[in-house]
Amino acid sequence: MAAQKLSEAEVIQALATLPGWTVNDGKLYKEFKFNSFPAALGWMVTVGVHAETMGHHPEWFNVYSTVQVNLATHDIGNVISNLDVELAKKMEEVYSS
Ligand SMILES: C[C@H](O)[C@H](O)[C@H]1CNC2=NC(N)=NC(=O)C2=N1
Repeated sequence: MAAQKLSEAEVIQALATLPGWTVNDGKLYKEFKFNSFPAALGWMVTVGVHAETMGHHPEWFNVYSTVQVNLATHDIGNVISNLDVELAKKMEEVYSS
């Protein structure tokens, strides 16, 4: 699916469906907390497989049981696109499963 830049209103609308997500430095941002390093790593692996299938990949930073995520789309100038929202939703789905 082609990446489409979202308008500010569309981003605000998307945030309403994404608990804990904010816009930080022009990217969708959330800090995920887990009970352990294996739990964090397992989530990253599952999300990573989905990201590869989508052809859309997160920026993320892991320290022990915390993963900080930034989502933006570099192909269209590092802005927030529909694919970032889709990936954020997938992250939530895996996190709550
Ligand atoms: C060719 C390849 O599909 C593109 O470079 C994809 C890969 N993953 C990507 N991930 C993100 N976050 N943004 C992109 O623009 C992007 N582009």
